[in-house]
Amino acid sequence: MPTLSEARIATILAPFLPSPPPDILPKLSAYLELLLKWNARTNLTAIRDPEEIVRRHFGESLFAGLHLASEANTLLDFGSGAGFPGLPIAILRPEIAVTLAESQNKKSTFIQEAVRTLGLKAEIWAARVETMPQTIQFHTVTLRAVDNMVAALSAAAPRASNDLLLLTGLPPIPPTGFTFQKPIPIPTTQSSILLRGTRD
Ligand SMILES: C[S@@+](CC[C@H](N)C(=O)[O-])C[C@H]1O[C@@H](n2cnc3c(N)ncnc32)[C@H](O)[C@@H]1O
Repeated sequence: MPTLSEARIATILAPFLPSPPPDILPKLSAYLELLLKWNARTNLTAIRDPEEIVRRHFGESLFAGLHLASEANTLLDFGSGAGFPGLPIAILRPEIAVTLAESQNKKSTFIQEAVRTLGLKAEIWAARVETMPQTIQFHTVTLRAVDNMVAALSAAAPRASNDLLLLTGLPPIPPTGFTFQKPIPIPTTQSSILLRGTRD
C-alpha cells in the first residue's frame, strides 16, 4: 500500500494544480515512496511528513510548472536538491528537456535513481553548474530555496536564454539584463513567492 493514495495526493495538490492530469498521479506517488525510503537513511529533505512533502515540495514545484512560458523547451533546475522543482516539472511537462543540476553526490544519486524509476527523460548534471561548458544555455532556469541567491543568480543568469523562474522567500536584486514581473503568491504559504524574469 502506498503511504498516500493518489486521490489524497490530488486533494493536497488542489490549491496548486486544480486538475492534475491523471497520468501524473502514479508518477508522483512513486516519487513520494522513493523519497520517503531514501530520506529514512540519508537526509535529502528536512520535511519528513508525507503530506507536507506533497504540499510544499510537489505543490510548489507543480505551481512553478504552470507558470513556465508555453514555448519553454529546455529547462535547467539550478541546485535541484532532491529534485525540486525540476522533477515534478519533468513529470507535468514531459515535452520539456529538463536538466537537474545538483553538486551534492547523495542528492544527485537520488535524483538519478528517481529519473530511472519514473521513466523520465531528464538529464542530471552531478556537479556545480559553473563547471558546465560556457556555451550551454536553456530556455528557462529555475531556482528554488538556494542558500545564496545572489551568488546563484549570477551563475544562473548567463545560462538562461529567455527566462529565470525563482521560488524564494524575499525578492532578490534582479540580475542585469532581466525584467521581473510582479511576484506571484504561492498558494497555502506566506513564506515564499514565485518570480519570473524575462531577458530584455
Ligand atoms: C537548499 S537546497 C534546495 C534544493 C531544492 N531546490 C529544493 O527546493 O528543495 C540547495 C541545493 O543547491 C545545491 N547547489 C548550490 N549551489 C549549486 C551550484 N552552483 N551547482 C549545483 N548545485 C548547487 C546544493 O548542493 C543544495 O542541494
